[in-house]
Amino acid sequence: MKITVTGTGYVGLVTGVCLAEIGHDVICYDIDEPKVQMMKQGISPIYEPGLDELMRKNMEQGRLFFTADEEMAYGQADIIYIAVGTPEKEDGSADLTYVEEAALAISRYVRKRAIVVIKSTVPVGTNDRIQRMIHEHKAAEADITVVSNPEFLREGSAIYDMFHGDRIVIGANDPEAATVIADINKPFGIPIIHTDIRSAEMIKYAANAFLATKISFINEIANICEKVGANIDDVAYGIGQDHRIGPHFLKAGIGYGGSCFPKDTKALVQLAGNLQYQFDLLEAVIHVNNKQQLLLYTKAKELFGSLAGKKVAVLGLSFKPNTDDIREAASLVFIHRLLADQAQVTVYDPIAMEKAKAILGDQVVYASSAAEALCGQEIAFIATEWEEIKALPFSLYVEKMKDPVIFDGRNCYDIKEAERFPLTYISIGRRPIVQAPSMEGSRG
Ligand SMILES: NC(=O)c1ccc[n+]([C@@H]2O[C@H](COP(=O)([O-])OP(=O)(O)OC[C@H]3O[C@@H](n4cnc5c(N)ncnc54)[C@H](O)[C@@H]3O)[C@@H](O)[C@H]2O)c1
Ligand SMILES: O=c1ccn([C@@H]2O[C@H](COP(=O)(O)OP(=O)(O)O[C@H]3O[C@H](CO)[C@@H](O)[C@H](O)[C@H]3O)[C@@H](O)[C@H]2O)c(=O)[nH]1
Repeated sequence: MKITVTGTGYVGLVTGVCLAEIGHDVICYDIDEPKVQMMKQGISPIYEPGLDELMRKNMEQGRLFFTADEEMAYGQADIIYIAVGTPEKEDGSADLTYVEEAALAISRYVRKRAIVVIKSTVPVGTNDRIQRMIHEHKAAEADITVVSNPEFLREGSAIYDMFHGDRIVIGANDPEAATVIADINKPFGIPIIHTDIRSAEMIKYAANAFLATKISFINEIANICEKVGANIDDVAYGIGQDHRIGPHFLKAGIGYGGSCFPKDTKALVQLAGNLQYQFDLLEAVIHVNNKQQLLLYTKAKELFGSLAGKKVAVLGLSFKPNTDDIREAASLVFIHRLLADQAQVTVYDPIAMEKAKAILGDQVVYASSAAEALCGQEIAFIATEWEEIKALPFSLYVEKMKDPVIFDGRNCYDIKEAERFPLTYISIGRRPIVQAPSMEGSRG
């Protein structure tokens, strides 16, 4: 089977590389020519642990190719995965322009039997619409079936997830096409769930909406913990031991970011709204998250009154550790507020600095290490729980900063340890430690 993967972003490139790794012949196609040139040289355009090595291995073994040529991508393909972006439109609904462009290009070049697998996250009904679109535009001799195969990988552990995912969902109205796609995936050794197309599309949105709900729920509980003097870490552990609740996705913090939860929750609210159904619960989840992303900033305003002229370090910029992705990162949300308040901001991230520069430009100072970022600062905000940031000792904050005040958005450190140092340490859902000399008396 000749497989083409269209779109070489976080999902497409990882899918292409992993399909090659389990033995398939794969061509990855992208309209972005410079990106294709990079990949042809064995360089991944995204940071994803293990991806570069696996990519180069499969290129060397002759199973993985890259092209920016549509005819080469689609002309001979038996299976075509669409993994292009489906970003958010202004009204919150999903922008399907790239999926439609890919479908039209496929219609132009395919001249035989082929299966188009939609991996991009698309609103319910899109697969059917793309199937109709292809049928209207395809060559007479082409026989093309569309299958839905939503992706559940997480950035930062994408390769691991491809080989250890909980399930593979295949939504098809054509049983023969469903069997072909199931056979392609068999070597991954992951349970396969067969559904109709619309249920597969809905599973993807429902899964992300549920996970986002868990996060907003635990963040609300954390905010109440602060008020009643309980500790969110203990509370999350205590409820997570109930197997009906489970221990995952109960980490309180400054909310969910990334390219998926924010856009997919809004798209589902919009999808329901278009059908005259108001998704009250998910609207609340989104509202809670918007507040939570600003929580550190709100706490800093409460403590200092004005932040004008304050020297602030931000540690961690990516929306989660082990990725260079800063799409919808909480860090950017509060950095924009800090800048509007005329704070002087210095940032550091182990991997995401280049991507941050493209957005923040010269409005902030870029440090080459966490220690450098902390030098001479009055306030430190922690936005991402990178291992490197979790490993920083409180002694470093004390050594580098002036009367350190740390706002930790990811509960990276032990509050008992914080008590041993002359600093103020404010985290999420836990009692504040207020010990920096300048803060004494300002907060109990
Ligand atoms: N990022 C994730 O963790 C993740 C996980 C599961 C599902 N998804 C979904 O998968 C889809 C892709 O997400 P992503 O994060 O990989 O996107 P991305 O923005 O990282 O990459 C998309 C790629 O598609 C290319 N592209 C756009 N139009 C094209 C066309 N007509 N032909 C060929 N290439 C084209 C772009 O140049 C880009 O390289 C989205 O629908 C997303 O919601 C993403
Ligand atoms: O307990 C938790 C878990 C996550 N997060 C935050 O939630 C966001 C998303 O994290 P995660 O889900 O690990 O990363 P993604 O790569 O965005 O993956 C999600 O979105 C993908 C795109 O749809 C799906 O494929 C995955 O299954 C789904 O987990 C990040 O900002 C995390 O900091 C928390 O605040 N608390």
